[in-house]
Amino acid sequence: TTSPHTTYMQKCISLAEQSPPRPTNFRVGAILLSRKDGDSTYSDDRVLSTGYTMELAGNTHAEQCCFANYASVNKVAEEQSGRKLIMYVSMEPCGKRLSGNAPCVQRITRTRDGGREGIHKVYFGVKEPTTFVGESEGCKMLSAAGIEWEHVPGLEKEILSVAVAGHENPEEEVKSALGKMGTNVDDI
Ligand SMILES: Nc1nc(=O)c(N)c(NC[C@H](O)[C@H](O)[C@H](O)COP(=O)(O)O)[nH]1
Ligand SMILES: [Zn+2]
Repeated sequence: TTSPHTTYMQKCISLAEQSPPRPTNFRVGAILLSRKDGDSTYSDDRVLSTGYTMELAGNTHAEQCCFANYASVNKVAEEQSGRKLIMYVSMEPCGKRLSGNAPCVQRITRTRDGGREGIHKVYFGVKEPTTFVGESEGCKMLSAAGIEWEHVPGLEKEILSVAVAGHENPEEEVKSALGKMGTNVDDI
């Protein structure tokens, strides 16, 4: 049986496949859910919203759309007591965007504004490749903000292939990104 994390990551890939291929970003999918404390089988998970790159108008990221889709139905991503807000995203949240728009790590940490608990943990399937911003800082920035994160292994090739579909040399880019991860996969 595949782990629940892998199942959510596969759903993120399906979301990412709906994103219009562009040479200027990655196609990514994200899921926001509420998880009951201590529910080890995650059987009581409640999916609050989903999002994918460019789903909403403008140069939008998957995580950004996830929050916007949730906020359009609810005030803020509020967690009920005894539950935690969790985000699954196929790629490490961005710490920097070439466009200069607010990076998703900032959007994730801002869910804690006003003393709210906000996002408790982020699961992602692959480290951001160096294509646009060089060595990614997303994980470090999440840790610095006290937000837990975890790499869900096993779907890197699928995630990267979808992510770079609109790029110049997608196969090359996937190969080189996998190669880089191969060397330091344990300290992703
Ligand atoms: N986690 C994540 N979710 C996304 O939906 C997405 N598109 C990226 N992509 C990261 C990449 O670093 C930026 O796409 C480039 O830096 C260009 O920046 P813009 O997207 O134009 O703001 N990363
Ligand atoms: Zn982003």
